[in-house]
Amino acid sequence: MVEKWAWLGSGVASCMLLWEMLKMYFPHQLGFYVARCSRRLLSFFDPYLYFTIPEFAGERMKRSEAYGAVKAYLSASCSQRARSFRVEIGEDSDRPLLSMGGHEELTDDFQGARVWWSSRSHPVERSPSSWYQTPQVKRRYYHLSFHKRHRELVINSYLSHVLREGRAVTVTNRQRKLFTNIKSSHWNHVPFEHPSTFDTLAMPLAKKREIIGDLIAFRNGKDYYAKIGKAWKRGYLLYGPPGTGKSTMIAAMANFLDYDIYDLELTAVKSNTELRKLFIETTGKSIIVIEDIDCSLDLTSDRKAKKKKSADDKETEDKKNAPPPLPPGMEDREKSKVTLSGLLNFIDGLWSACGGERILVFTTNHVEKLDPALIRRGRMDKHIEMPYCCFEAFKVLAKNYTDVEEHEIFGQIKELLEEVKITPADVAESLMQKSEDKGVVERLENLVRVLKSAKEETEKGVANGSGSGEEEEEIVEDN
Ligand SMILES: Nc1ncnc2c1ncn2[C@@H]1O[C@H](COP(=O)(O)OP(=O)(O)OP(=O)(O)O)[C@@H](O)[C@H]1O
Ligand SMILES: [Mg+2]
Repeated sequence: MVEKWAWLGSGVASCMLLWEMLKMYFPHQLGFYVARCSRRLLSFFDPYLYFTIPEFAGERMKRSEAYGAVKAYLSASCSQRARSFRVEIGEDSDRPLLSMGGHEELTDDFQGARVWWSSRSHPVERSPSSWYQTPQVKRRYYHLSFHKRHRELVINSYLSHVLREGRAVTVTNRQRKLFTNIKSSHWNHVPFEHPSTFDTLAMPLAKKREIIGDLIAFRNGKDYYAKIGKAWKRGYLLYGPPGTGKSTMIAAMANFLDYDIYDLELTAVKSNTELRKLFIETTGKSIIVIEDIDCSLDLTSDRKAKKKKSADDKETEDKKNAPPPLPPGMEDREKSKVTLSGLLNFIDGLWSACGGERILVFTTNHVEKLDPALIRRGRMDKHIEMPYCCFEAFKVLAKNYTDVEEHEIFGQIKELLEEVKITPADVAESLMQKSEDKGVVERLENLVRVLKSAKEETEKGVANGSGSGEEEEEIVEDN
């Protein structure tokens, strides 16, 4: 018996000696080999798989988008199920963002599979060369565990589901922004807080429904656009007289789709290259707006010049070649070298496809002045005429401004609106409450007076032979 123990003792001692010698000659390979064997042994008994999603990733240790999406995804279910939370204020939102507390574990069920999420952190190793004492930094990460029989499901479906849902939550929670490029070659932004919606927008109901349907089809059309091989973007041209609600419609679109707005001031863009740069800086889920496109640049000049060359009449050609005088306040545009082809490229070129889910909106008061190439379908897919105020539109404004849906004066207003061209802006101004003592009836009567005087103006114009009925009426408001 004693002999056996002696043999065992010397055996163990020899093994240890061998181990130390091996460690001395193969310090790295041995540790790695042992770790691998122990992992294999563990995985043989442990049926679970583990994923980590670190907060910072990549060479430059950028904040990982996946981490943000997982955080948003879990914050949605956190508020229902977790018991301890971390509360943060989002970067660009006033809403508190809940995330799971340090020792919390959340279960999630997906297509019959159960997974577990937890938020963890590990200390970052201090650089040995650092001579001063830095505080211990911890890197956070999400830890996902699940049974290995769900491996395919988690990798192929569940993770994409989490990222998709998480991004959607981020979009809903964020404070939407209104960007502009004035006085800078970069976008600056302010919170977008315009209250206009399709409910408050005054226009014929059928037209409104058609536009809403079009926007919904666009928003849900990612797969469709991919199938037909078209970049996921859509162009709208809004045209009509001043005050018919073009800008109001853009705000309603942005509120409906939950998109940001990039209000592009073309006169502030110095070159086509800068225009492209600005485009690349825009994000998805946004509306890029160019207001009053006909005034922004002399976009038709290069095409017209080509046509003029072939004209026979030299005198007329000289006259046409003379640069048109710039409207007051627009002298700056001379500095801009954006050309029509630069703009066409911006709308339709290869770069325009990057990012996807963008709507482009041009507005103009003079659609006839625009180059056909600029507004052809494919660039400006949907042309929307913003009309003068009809009775249907008036009813929306009356409800907005006076809270009245039916009134005996409405009949008179309906008849007058059929004869007079008046913009929704002018109707809204007549209905607006400007002092406490003006009641609803007085405001409606005020509108009737305005409509009657507009009608008289039109009739006078027709009698003098100067009014074709197409000119804008000067509305003299009688308060
Ligand atoms: N269709 C409309 N529905 C609701 N409000 C409207 C409508 N049209 C005009 N308004 C009111 O009139 C004001 C001016 O409208 P808006 O700025 O949208 O006109 P616009 O067509 O963009 O004019 P412009 O061509 O001069 O830019 C808005 O603030 C809004 O209150
Ligand atoms: Mg406008």
